[in-house]
Amino acid sequence: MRLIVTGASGRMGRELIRTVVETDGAVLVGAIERDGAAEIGADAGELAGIGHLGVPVTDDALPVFARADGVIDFTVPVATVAFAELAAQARIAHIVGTTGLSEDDDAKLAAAARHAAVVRSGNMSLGVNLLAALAKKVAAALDPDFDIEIVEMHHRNKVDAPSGTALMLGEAAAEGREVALDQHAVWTRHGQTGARKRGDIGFQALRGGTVVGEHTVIFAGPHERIELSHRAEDRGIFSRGAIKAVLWARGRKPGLYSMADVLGLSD
Ligand SMILES: NC(=O)C1=CN([C@@H]2O[C@H](COP(=O)(O)OP(=O)(O)OC[C@H]3O[C@@H](n4cnc5c(N)ncnc54)[C@H](OP(=O)(O)O)[C@@H]3O)[C@@H](O)[C@H]2O)C=CC1
Ligand SMILES: O=C(O)C1=N[C@H](C(=O)O)C[C@H](O)C1
Repeated sequence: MRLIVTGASGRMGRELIRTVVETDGAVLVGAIERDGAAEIGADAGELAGIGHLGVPVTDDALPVFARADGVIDFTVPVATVAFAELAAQARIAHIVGTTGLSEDDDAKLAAAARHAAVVRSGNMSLGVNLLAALAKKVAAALDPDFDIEIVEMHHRNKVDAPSGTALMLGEAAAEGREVALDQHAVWTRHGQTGARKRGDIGFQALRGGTVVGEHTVIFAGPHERIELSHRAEDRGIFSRGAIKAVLWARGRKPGLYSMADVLGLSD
């Protein structure tokens, strides 16, 4: 499968280049960076620390999309929306790892998914997708006497909060409780907040150092507490999930899919 990696010089971009090259049946045909990035013209393999691949990093996406079967995209929301349009025009699979998309961006992604298979997840790892399935089950089993709090920690360079994963876990818990997350989410607390409301789903985002990604869903009940946690130790868990997704999406009918669909964890 002929693949493009966008955001080629980013933390995930470099990881993805390495993973594509080591995957049987996948070949890197394009590496895209933003207009004017310092890495334009550099060799993608050298950028990823695996030696020369003969794939220069480019900011000219159109010709690259024309010769690919899939694009793996971990960039920024504005770029992801633009790549979604290109992938839809080229009718190629689009794997979206980018987080921090607005409702308007989500609508544009859904529109693109009418023409191509789009797999989108705030976290492409097997572990977190299992964690989400467990959080949904536990939330369904417990009544709202158990307060749900979601705590995440990431490296100091992360630009969005709460993380896409925390949102995904919040959605899973809300689904388990059969409520809408936006009606129960508490995004931050400061000052005289008043007592916690029954049924709130709270979020806390910590930032610091080089933490790859840590998430805990806490169910705090009367005199007992359940905690479900995942700790990412290496970005390879995300890139291997993304490759699994793009191979799965090849030839699939247009639509917006999740990692749970790819991993067979959907209800
Ligand atoms: N779903 C998942 O499993 C995971 C998701 N993520 C998400 O992936 C995204 C990227 O994370 P990370 O790699 O750490 O971030 P980085 O900032 O390291 O990488 C993003 C890259 O995208 C580039 N970029 C920006 N605009 C464009 C554009 N228009 N065209 C092409 N490239 C562009 C950036 O370039 P420049 O810096 O020059 O602007 C940068 O190189 C984040 O949203 C993060 O939350 C991360 C890990 C796992
Ligand atoms: O920005 C990151 O680094 C990560 N982003 C994703 C998120 O927002 O949840 C996934 C992972 O936790 C790393």
